[in-house]
Amino acid sequence: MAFPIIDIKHIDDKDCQFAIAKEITDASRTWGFLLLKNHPIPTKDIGEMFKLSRDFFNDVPEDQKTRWPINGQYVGYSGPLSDRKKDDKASMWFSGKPGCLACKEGQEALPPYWRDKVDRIEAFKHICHDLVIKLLVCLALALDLPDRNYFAKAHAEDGGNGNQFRILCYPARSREPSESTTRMSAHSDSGSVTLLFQTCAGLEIEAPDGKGWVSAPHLENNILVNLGDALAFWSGGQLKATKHRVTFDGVPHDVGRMSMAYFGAAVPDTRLEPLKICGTGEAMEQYKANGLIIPTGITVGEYSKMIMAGIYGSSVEQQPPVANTPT
Ligand SMILES: O=C(O)CCC(=O)C(=O)O
Ligand SMILES: [Fe+2]
Repeated sequence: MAFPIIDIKHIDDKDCQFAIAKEITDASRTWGFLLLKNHPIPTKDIGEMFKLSRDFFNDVPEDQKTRWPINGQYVGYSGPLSDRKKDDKASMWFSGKPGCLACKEGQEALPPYWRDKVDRIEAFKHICHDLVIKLLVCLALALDLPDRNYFAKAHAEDGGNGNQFRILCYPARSREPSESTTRMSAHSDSGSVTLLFQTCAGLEIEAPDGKGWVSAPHLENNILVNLGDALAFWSGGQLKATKHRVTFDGVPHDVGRMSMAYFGAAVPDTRLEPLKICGTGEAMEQYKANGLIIPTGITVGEYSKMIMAGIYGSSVEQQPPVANTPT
């Protein structure tokens, strides 16, 4: 089964939408991953975000990053070997609803480098959100839900602070890593739809038959998309949240890599119940993701908190939103 590469140039054209929706949904059922070709996010904007990201990770001294650690609103920095105490990568999180990075608390939670750049981040998050909505409409359409906007309506951009944007840097190392570390531990994403932008290949995903790992292809200017646990559970398991990881075999220790992820999630108070129309009912009672059983009725916000606590420890919740006084 070939890795799905889907051309969405005509996604807004009424005559083509259903065929595209079906391709996206078929790929979401089998692989849980797909590559989007001819998508609406300008190459220039992606390049600009990567440039800001590269300058931050390469040029800002580590102590000008670690003083603004990821907080309970999921804004801030997470340095090498912080995630699950074993992932050798650094990342910067920009979560929250539109406008929240420009407000006082948002500004104070960010390393100074980012404070005059929040408009660009907000603008990028916004175009990512638009694309996530288009994909959610396609999924509802091809799953034959009575309302094609059913998922989209639950993902209002300003409906809560669930949407997260994260930039990542896997640094090149001069020495062999220790056995106990990896680049990014195997996981599935917690939300609905993730858009992944990458400078090079290196992501490994669980094969559709569950037997082993395959390398996700990297095609210049294409976006890799994957689905999260919340949507997989909600769809009664029809859509798949596939595990993925980055290893030192895929990205050798002396090679650097950068990526960016936009995690589209439903409004945090959305209650997750498998849709009856999507079938499978009882099978979902033991739906397990990232080592946790997802109980019916849990909210998207509660589930996301559980996952973030698994990565960062519950102390992140206690981090005051204002981690530092501005310098
Ligand atoms: O770096 C990548 O390509 C993947 C990032 C990822 O899976 C995540 O941030 O959840
Ligand atoms: Fe992920």
